[in-house]
Amino acid sequence: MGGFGIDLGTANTVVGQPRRGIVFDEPSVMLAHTDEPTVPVLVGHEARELTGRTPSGYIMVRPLQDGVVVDLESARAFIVALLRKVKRRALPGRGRRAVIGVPAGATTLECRALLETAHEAGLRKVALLPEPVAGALGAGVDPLESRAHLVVDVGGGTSEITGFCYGGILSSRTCRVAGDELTRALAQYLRAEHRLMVGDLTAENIKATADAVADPPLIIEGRDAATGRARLVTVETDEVKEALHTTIDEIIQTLTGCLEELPAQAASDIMSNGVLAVGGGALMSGFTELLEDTFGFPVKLADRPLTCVAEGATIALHKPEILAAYGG
Ligand SMILES: Nc1ncnc2c1ncn2[C@@H]1O[C@H](COP(=O)(O)OP(=O)(O)OP(=O)(O)O)[C@@H](O)[C@H]1O
Repeated sequence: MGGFGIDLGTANTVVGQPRRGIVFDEPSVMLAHTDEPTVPVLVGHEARELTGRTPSGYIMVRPLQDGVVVDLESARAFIVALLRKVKRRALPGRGRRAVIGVPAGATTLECRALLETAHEAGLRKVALLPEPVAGALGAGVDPLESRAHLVVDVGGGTSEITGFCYGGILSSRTCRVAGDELTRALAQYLRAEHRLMVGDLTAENIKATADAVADPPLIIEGRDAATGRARLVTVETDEVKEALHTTIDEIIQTLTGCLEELPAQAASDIMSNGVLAVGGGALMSGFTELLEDTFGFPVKLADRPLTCVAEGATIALHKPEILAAYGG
């Protein structure tokens, strides 16, 4: 049986196939000539390598913003290019069915734009599934059971908190800050407090390294903001926390808003069973513990937070009852 489960994310795009697992997992970015921005020269990892060192005559194109298509032409070109890569790697001439994850808060227009883009890229019989539901399914949750579930999805561009049960959404809140904003906040902090300029890739590495190294200070290399000369600075992990706290507070407020909208019985399900955290931003060191301390319920990080949406979309290819319940 063929078909694709696709998570078209602001930061990363992941594609799964039944029985093959994940066949594409790369940044949602392409490099194009300035005068032909919808004709990709490089896609995914290869394009991202040139972030912060893009030669003149080229531009870096991100076809998605906040999890939705912002430019139909470049999104279509991106999907065509990724399908070509997937085909080379794994697809033995199978059908072109697809289930694509879409933010729970996407408007009808945004959903229509995504469907249109997918069709134009050559996919047939495309169904959309809310990303939090797909993520939960990929993490082993049955979204049709009557017990309520709450998913906290911290992606690259958006954080989305969604409660659902028995095939229906109970409440959903979105804020436009997530992993990429955490990266920006860190870069801004280094510039303001240490007069150090770092590129996007360096700031992102620091964010991920702060995970692994809990206590020792980090040695960060960048350029002096005044002289432009290379410089090393030492940054305590507490400073990383301080740099990120405004952004994390916004995610906490969004979660609070979503909890307040839940019906009483559903809220009590969440209080006793806890919430599921998905998305790369949820990998931030101490993030799930912070939510547990703030709200007092257990927070489980999905086993594969970066790929569970695509995994769930792939499972849904053969679960018509889930597609019918959550919007098809
Ligand atoms: N180990 C890590 N520690 C902290 N952040 C991480 C880690 N790994 C990935 N991230 C962050 O996760 C984010 C990308 O997550 P993900 O791939 O789930 O987003 P996306 O699905 O593309 O975005 P969106 O849901 O907004 O469309 C990036 O901001 C990245 O920096």
